[in-house]
Amino acid sequence: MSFDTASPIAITLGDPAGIGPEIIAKAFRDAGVDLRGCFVAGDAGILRRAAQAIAGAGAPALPVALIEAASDAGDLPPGCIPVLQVVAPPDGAVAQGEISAAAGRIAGDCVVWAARAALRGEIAAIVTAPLHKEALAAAGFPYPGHTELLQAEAAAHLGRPLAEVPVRMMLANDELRTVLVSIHMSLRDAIEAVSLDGVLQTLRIAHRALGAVLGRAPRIGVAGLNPHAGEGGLFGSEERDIIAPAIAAARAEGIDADGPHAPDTVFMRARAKADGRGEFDVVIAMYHDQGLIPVKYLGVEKGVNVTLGLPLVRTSPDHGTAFDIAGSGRADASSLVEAVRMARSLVRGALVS
Ligand SMILES: NC(=O)C1=CN([C@@H]2O[C@H](COP(=O)(O)OP(=O)(O)OC[C@H]3O[C@@H](n4cnc5c(N)ncnc54)[C@H](O)[C@@H]3O)[C@@H](O)[C@H]2O)C=CC1
Ligand SMILES: NCC(=O)COP(=O)(O)O
Repeated sequence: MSFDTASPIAITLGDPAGIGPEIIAKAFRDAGVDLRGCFVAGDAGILRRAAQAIAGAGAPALPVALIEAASDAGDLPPGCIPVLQVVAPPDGAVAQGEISAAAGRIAGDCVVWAARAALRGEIAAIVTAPLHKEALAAAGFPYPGHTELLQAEAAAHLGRPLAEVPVRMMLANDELRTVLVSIHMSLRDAIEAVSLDGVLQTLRIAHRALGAVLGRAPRIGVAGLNPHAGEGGLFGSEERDIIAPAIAAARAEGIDADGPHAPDTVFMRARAKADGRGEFDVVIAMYHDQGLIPVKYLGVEKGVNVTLGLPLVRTSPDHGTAFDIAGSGRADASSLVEAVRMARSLVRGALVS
């Protein structure tokens, strides 16, 4: 595998109370070839603890190698965890499996550091280990998740209002992709957020981003909001009044959008079959759980979260902080490794807006 050592990839630490540091240590230990040229934007002490957790008490653990600059990441041989210390070391050990403002602060600060480094062009991409949204909020970050924080950093960097840097969440695995109209909000608010502009903007972002990846116009299936996509108006009017007009407007722009389709069947139609591709390259979901449940259900170890619309590449595993198993060394690092692979291929395909 070839990679550009002058363009390292930063893996942000995630919430130190969760499984983020452990899956990072495991990925460096078990997928060293995939991880070459990557480094951790985080804290060396937390990574040492994670490396010990996966090795087991008293067993030799993968060493942590402190680097002084992102550009040093490519010089290190496999068999260690390169860490750039981008936050002040915590005063004491961070308790695992607990929400805390201190842990949220560390997690958020690592992401801010990485976002700014990527926007300055010092790193090729960001792969974010999971953070806990309540901890992030407790630390005073005014963003519900990475996606919104990165959007704000990008807008500030570009000197533009947030509305001029629209972003969308995509979750993808080998069989299915979905892009969401809205992300982190209550279901009640998400229903209100289904607007003609919001659906059309989602279609444009998905068309542009996936077109760059696939090298052709993606076939986009659009889910309805209501059961059976409204069943001809019997179960709701959003399909007729909002979603269908947005699809028509997108088609007039040359976007291959189709729908609105019944939400309970559109994902199975889009899913790649054993003998070839599915009916759609991507499904536009009207809200977070409509899109994420089908993708996550195919396996937490396979999905990758990609933020579309940013002027930088950001990927992430599809799972969260898993406080219930943090510190046990049991967490599966596959989704993180997939996120690194996906970031690398997006860097090659220049999937940035
Ligand atoms: N990219 C990110 O930063 C993400 C953050 N989150 C946040 O994580 C926190 C916890 O979310 P939950 O809903 O509990 O979901 P979760 O994904 O953390 O955990 C759900 C279940 O899956 C298991 N699990 C998750 N990842 C695993 C792995 N790598 N290996 C083995 N088992 C694994 C957990 O043990 C748990 O039983 C929330 O604050 C949520 O917002 C959730 C998704 C993504
Ligand atoms: N369910 C995915 C999720 O909540 C991740 O959000 P983000 O931190 O990537 O914005």
